[in-house]
Amino acid sequence: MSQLPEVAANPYGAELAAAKKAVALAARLCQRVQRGILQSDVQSKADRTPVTVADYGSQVLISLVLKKELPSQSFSMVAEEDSKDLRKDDAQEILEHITSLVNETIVNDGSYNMSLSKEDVLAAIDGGNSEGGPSGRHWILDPIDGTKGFIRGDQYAIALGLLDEGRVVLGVLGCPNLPLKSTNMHNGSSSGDQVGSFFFATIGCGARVEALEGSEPQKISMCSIKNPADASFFESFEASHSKRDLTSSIAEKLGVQAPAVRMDSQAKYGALARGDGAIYLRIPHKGYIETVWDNAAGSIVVTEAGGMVKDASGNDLDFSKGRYLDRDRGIIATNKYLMPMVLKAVQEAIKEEQ
Ligand SMILES: Nc1ncnc2c1ncn2[C@@H]1O[C@H](COP(=O)(O)O)[C@@H](OP(=O)(O)O)[C@H]1O
Ligand SMILES: [Mg+2]
Ligand SMILES: [Mg+2]
Ligand SMILES: [Mg+2]
Repeated sequence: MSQLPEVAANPYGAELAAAKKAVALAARLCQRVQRGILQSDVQSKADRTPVTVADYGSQVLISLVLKKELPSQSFSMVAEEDSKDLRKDDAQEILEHITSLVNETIVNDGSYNMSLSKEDVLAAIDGGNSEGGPSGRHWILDPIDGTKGFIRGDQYAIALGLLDEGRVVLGVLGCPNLPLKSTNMHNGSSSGDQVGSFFFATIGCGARVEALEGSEPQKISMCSIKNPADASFFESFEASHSKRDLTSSIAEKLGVQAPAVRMDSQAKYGALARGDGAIYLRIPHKGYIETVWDNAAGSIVVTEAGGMVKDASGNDLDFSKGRYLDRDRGIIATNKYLMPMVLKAVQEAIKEEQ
């Protein structure tokens, strides 16, 4: 991996290199499985097995690569998946499948000379069972974020963050289906039609994007729109993940003209960070509590690109409380000019709803 001056001088440079390597390898496994799903007939598309295999496989590879690349560091990871279901008698075929997929991905990559047993796979998955918290270092992993998008053949992300003494200090987002070229000319990128965006950020060092297949990293920044009428906003593709009556009333209050851009996964945070849109509204239905792995990597990519990420009350997100975020009333990401207006509109809309 090329040592850019900013990476060499980066206090989390070694962790960043390891995290990028881990996410890139997991992305290869996910891409292979997604191609298989899309080629299969309709009947097996409705079967959840392929996505399950990819979720677990991605988590195994990431936990493995981080341990291999950072052998002297103690390892703690808060990850979405656990091995409980895979330990059941009727899951042995799936476990076999995951094990061969992981081993084939390792062989094709060629960086490591090893072969995992089914027990190794289960142990690697359970490497993600940490509770996180305010002290020490914890990796935060969503091995496939946007599972529903993954099945549809749409956007998904492999999202890896690092928490250090309660703060997110690093984030890597692999977005295999997100075009590298910004859909907005704000950042003036001209990378042709290449698909696969790889976002990464470390605290105090800015946010960057490169091609998932490898290219010169480019620094990214949020759009600098000051008038909400010129803004466009992102929200979940899945209606069940977002209160659309609330987001449309917020957009109306702000005078937003453009229709909502609906996209699965933390690819939204990446797209926002490079200026593809101006606002991301994540307002779940009442009672839903956000997990840390759905937001950690994405939020540092946005803040390092000069953006802000707040909850509906205007507080910073607190990733130090364990596996869940402490809030249940929404997440707002936008630039510093728009944040006060967006927060005001969000709070008014929530109040009117009650
Ligand atoms: N009812 C709900 N409300 C809000 N988010 C939900 C939800 N059900 C699931 N999610 C989360 O939303 C994530 C996807 O976000 P998005 O809507 O931005 O694509 C899912 O991640 P996974 O796909 O990793 O399970 C899941 O954790
Ligand atoms: Mg997720
Ligand atoms: Mg997931
Ligand atoms: Mg999930």
